[in-house]
Amino acid sequence: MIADSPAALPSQQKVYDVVLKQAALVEKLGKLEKFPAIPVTNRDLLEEAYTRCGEICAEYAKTFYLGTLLMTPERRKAIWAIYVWCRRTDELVDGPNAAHITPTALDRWEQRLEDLFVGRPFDMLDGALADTVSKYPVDIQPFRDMIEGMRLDLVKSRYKNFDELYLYCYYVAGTVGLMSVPVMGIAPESNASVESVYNAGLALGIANQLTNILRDVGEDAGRGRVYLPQDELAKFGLSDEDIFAGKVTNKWRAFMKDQITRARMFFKEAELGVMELDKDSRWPVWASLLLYQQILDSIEANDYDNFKRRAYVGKWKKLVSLPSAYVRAISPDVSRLVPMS
Ligand SMILES: CC(C)=CCC/C(C)=C/CC/C(C)=C/CC/C(C)=C/[C@@H]1[C@@H](COP(=O)(O)OP(=O)(O)O)[C@]1(C)CC/C=C(\C)CC/C=C(\C)CCC=C(C)C
Ligand SMILES: Nc1ncnc2c1ncn2[C@@H]1O[C@H](COP(=O)(O)OP(=O)(O)OP(=O)(O)O)[C@@H](O)[C@H]1O
Ligand SMILES: [Mn+2]
Repeated sequence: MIADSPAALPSQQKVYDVVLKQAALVEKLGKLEKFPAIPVTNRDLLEEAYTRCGEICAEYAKTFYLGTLLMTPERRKAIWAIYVWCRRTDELVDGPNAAHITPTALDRWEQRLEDLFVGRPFDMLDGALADTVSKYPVDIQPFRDMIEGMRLDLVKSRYKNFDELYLYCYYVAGTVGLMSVPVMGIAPESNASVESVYNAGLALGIANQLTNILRDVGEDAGRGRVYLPQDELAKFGLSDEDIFAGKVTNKWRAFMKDQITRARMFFKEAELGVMELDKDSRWPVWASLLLYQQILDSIEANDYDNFKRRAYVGKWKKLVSLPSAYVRAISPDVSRLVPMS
């Protein structure tokens, strides 16, 4: 669905406003340095910080890490720094200390974010991100919005409808798309509008998060959380009780088919943007898209049992996806986004 069409959900319109702002900013700033974030004397420390970011990424998410190895060295470091900030933000509400996290702690985390964006990082990992945001036209808003998503997660464990869920997905994952596009870069020869490329990045984040939610239904229920839209469950004659009971029934299969179809629509929307990215960034993004999309296939292969079985993509399948992503990244005949009118 086109985000600014009259049929769009209120959340989609709200998020599209952020997309427009990001696009306008990139057009204005280009690749100009915003401020010298890190004094040159600290170069060694900075390199050490980036290396540490890479190690953390490798430790937490092998597949992401694999994707980053396909990037140019400079972009790889930037994505590692962004990854680590996102991971640390997520850990505040999902990690071992999550029970002690208060809104005040999130406010403090946000203050640290504001500081690093003006070149005053709190620690070395913040320092890596401070350097990254001084080199690429990355805006602070998606970072603030991700923290907002964590605030929401502290107080909300049910979603009335897709509109509510969409906003949550934007906060925790669509934002990652908006943070990544300025690092990946848009191809100089692209005719697509900047906002359409941001929109595709946003769609990839939403698609990943919807997939993540569908994969983790059982795990989330174990924590008392149901991310699935309540009105859609009801439409299929299902409720929270069915989720806590964890039985795969025909009603559940029909519901899941619908949910998977929607997640695939967001992946399709994202695909349109990949060819508009800088040519060196297409392979890692295609690889990432193909790998994550296969989780949906794996849920189907598990006969929709996402209560007790964790859908995953095996090592062999992951490796096979890399050449196929490469072929797509270099083939020019993939449908492209329409240029700005
Ligand atoms: C190339 C590439 C994939 C770059 C992005 C790398 C990056 C900065 C990742 C950060 C991920 C992160 C830690 C986010 C925090 C919030 C969160 C946990 C979101 C979910 C990720 C998966 O985490 P996990 O399964 O570990 O979650 P739990 O264990 O359940 O807590 C998400 C599903 C979101 C991931 C979203 C993306 C990777 C967005 C990708 C979009 C782009 C790279 C834009 C590409 C551009 C175009 C034009 C298509
Ligand atoms: N290529 C990718 N594209 C998008 N998201 C990804 C990708 N790879 C991993 N992720 C996200 O990062 C999360 C962290 O990865 P996770 O630790 O769960 O598994 P992994 O390390 O990628 O895989 P494995 O340990 O099975 O090799 C994944 O659950 C997924 O949400
Ligand atoms: Mn994980």
